[in-house]
Amino acid sequence: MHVGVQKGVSWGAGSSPLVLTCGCDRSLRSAKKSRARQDWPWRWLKAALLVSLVVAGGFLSWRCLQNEDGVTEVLARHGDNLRDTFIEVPCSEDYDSHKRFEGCTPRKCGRGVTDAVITREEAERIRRIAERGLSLGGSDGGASILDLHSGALSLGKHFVNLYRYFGDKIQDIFTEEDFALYRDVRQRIQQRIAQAFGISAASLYLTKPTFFSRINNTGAKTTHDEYWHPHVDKVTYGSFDYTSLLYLSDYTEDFGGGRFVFMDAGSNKTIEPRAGRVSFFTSGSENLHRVEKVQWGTRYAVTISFTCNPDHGIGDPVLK
Ligand SMILES: O=C(O)CCC(=O)C(=O)O
Ligand SMILES: [Fe+2]
Repeated sequence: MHVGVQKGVSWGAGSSPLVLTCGCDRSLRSAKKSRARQDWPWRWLKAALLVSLVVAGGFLSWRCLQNEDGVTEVLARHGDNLRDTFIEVPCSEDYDSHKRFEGCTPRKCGRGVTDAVITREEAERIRRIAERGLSLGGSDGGASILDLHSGALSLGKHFVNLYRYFGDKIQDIFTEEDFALYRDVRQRIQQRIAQAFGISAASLYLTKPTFFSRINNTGAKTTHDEYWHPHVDKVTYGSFDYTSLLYLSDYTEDFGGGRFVFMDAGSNKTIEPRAGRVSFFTSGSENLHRVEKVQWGTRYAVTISFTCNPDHGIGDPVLK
């Protein structure tokens, strides 16, 4: 009895009262059984929890392996109206292999997004210029460009020179007002970039290419249509030190897919295009990026970039 009581007590607060009143072995066995009966829901719950954890862990690892993107963070949502979002990132060494222009060549690197520099109305006017120009040509694949400076226009599987192709007729397509609007927008973006990076706007020069892009979900026909590859603008375009993109249409309203993605080690940061939104960043490999494939609709944007090297500068596009 005594032993039984002690054994019973040693099982703790949940011990059966039966055990406390009986010291024989049979009572002990029955008490153990009773105890086991009481415990089984908890054991099952623990087992189920363990299995769920293993399954969830396995699923997450599988997702990470499957999805090279890993974690994704949204820097700018389509519905946001952002004033001055700026994130500093350490500069890559890319700038060391080029001639340095102190007070301009990036020492502070990063990325910014603003919806406060260009209005949605201005973006709409610029989109109409892009639509007009691009309607004269167009790639057979999903990505068409119109370079305002050189006049290069996608046509089928190649490019034509819009200014040469249309000669004087170009005056019926574009107006002085269109070019004045481009110049005004370019100036304001240039000032915003200079302010964000703590440099003088006068040390920046517009550089080529500066182009409208129109993307839809038609399959690529040539490598020129493959806009989705990860790249570094300084490598792709050489002269770029500061890249800016002005979006002319709205993610989820005008098109699906087509988000801009900064590809950082271990995580991605996306920018959802919105008409009038300016995204700007230093052009080195600290800002490796890509554009998601457009799933539906048409995405319009204009690339306006700057160099610190006056030799690589160009004048604003003019009506030829
Ligand atoms: O259109 C975009 O969002 C980005 C395009 C781009 O990365 C480029 O033109 O280099
Ligand atoms: Fe790019």
